[in-house]
Amino acid sequence: MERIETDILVIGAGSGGLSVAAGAVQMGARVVLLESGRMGGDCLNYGCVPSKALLASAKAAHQQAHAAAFGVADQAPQVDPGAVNDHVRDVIAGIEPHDSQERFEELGVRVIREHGLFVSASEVEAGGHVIAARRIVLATGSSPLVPPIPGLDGVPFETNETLFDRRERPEHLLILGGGPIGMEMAQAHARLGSKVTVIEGARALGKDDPEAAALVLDHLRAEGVEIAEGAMAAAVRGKAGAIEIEAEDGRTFRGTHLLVALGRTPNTEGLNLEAAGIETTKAGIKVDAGLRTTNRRVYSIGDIAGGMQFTHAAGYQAGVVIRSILFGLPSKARTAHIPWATYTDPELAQVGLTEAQARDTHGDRLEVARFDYDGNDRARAERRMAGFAKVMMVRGRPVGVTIVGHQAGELIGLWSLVLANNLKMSQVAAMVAPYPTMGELNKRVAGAYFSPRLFESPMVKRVVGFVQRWIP
Ligand SMILES: Cc1cc2nc3c(=O)[nH]c(=O)nc-3n(C[C@H](O)[C@H](O)[C@H](O)COP(=O)(O)OP(=O)(O)OC[C@H]3O[C@@H](n4cnc5c(N)ncnc54)[C@H](O)[C@@H]3O)c2cc1C
Ligand SMILES: NC(=O)c1ccc[n+]([C@@H]2O[C@H](COP(=O)([O-])OP(=O)(O)OC[C@H]3O[C@@H](n4cnc5c(N)ncnc54)[C@H](O)[C@@H]3O)[C@@H](O)[C@H]2O)c1
Repeated sequence: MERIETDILVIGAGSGGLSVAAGAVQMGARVVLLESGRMGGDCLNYGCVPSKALLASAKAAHQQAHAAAFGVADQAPQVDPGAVNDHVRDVIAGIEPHDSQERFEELGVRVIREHGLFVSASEVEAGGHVIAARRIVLATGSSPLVPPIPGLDGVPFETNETLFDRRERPEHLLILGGGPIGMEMAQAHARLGSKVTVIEGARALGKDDPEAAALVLDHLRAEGVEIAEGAMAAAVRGKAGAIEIEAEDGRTFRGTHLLVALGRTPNTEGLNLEAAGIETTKAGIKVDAGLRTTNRRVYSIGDIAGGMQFTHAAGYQAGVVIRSILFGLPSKARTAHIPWATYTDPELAQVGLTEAQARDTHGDRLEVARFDYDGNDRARAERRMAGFAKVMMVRGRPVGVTIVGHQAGELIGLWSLVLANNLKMSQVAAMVAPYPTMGELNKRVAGAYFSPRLFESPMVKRVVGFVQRWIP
């Protein structure tokens, strides 16, 4: 057994762990990194990257079939599922070197490709090594949740860990769960030629603003995706090629293939957390505001920490723990400025409070400014007029923003800046966006807030009248 002493041990080389390892080693700390699976974790191998690559193929097919409005003849796309998979693999391969063992070793990180488990409060065993670390960062991520629905274990099904290896088109894909994974994959598969049925127990895209979610669902339905809401799966039957799902209310759905997208479960198993006095909750590792676990030497970030489960959230949390570990500075993880986006077409993006949450929190003090996509000239040129941006404000300061429509995920970034720095709407109004861009929407929604104050104010009219009488 080799004994290694280090400043920081990172367990898990995914979005969170890699960010900590790269940041800490480049600032002079000794870092050991453990990874039992593929470098890059879920996002690169089974999550964000392959799903967005697949959506890009789907978009290419859709555009080919819907070009007539631009004066270019529609063409039925000839989709080659094997070539689509080659594209997905090629996109992953292009990003892989950035997350690779070689790159991290060049940076000075000791990378050990083994499963880690705690043997004491400050020691972890991995393969033939015992690593004693002053600080440990637990970033082991999450796995697909497969609930014990009767019959599910008797039929073949895909999860995000197997879906992106497929090289054939499923004829009729049933998707259990209408969250972001379910809806992104529903549209991708439908546009690539599969029939798709989403079976959702509550409301599809239920974590988002209902009006914005409805706009996305309307588009997906118009493209042929069947979305059954309020359909809690109670039983699964059948065999490969003929799968049947029965909902609690008796509705049944039949298809040839099944994707389970029912949420995530934290990777807490097999870590021997008890040996280190690390407590868990249902959502994952129990952490305080500074992302410290119940063992003060150990921090936890990313999906396993049970908060917002996004790559950029894990990256942000990495910065918080680096500050605390390397500089001993008090550091708290905030969530109000962390956006999320669902990359359906149209996209759906949120930062801070939704309108309903803002009303609950702020009551009558809440003001909502809204601007619709059809007032944006670029959206008109691109024929992408469906959508809106709405900004929830309290005393002129945004507390939440919802954007649904073309490029909503790009447009939300500005509002993270606004919320991170507690900026006022007047500061957004001061920005000048190039014409004609989708980015003008962000300025126009600020304009929608100020226009009534300027154009409908008797006081402003009186002042202007007065000045006009007196200036030569
Ligand atoms: C289909 C899908 C699409 C997604 N799309 C997006 C998106 O568009 N945008 C976005 O922001 N987020 C997206 N996400 C979420 C994103 O992938 C996760 O939030 C992110 O990967 C979490 O990073 P992490 O570091 O916590 O975990 P991971 O990236 O999963 O990394 C954890 C790593 O730890 C390793 N590990 C586990 N246990 C041990 C152990 N005991 N010892 C050693 N190693 C261990 C695992 O092998 C894994 O590599 C998506 C997720 C899915 C499933
Ligand atoms: N664009 C992105 O950023 C992106 C994309 C994909 C995934 N992700 C991350 O991955 C996480 C997991 O995504 P997800 O879509 O698997 O989970 P989710 O928890 O968001 O959605 C799961 C859905 O399944 C439904 N459900 C639960 N049990 C059911 C049953 N028995 N029958 C029918 N429906 C049932 C729930 O009501 C819920 O709507 C997300 O929360 C997000 O953090 C992010």
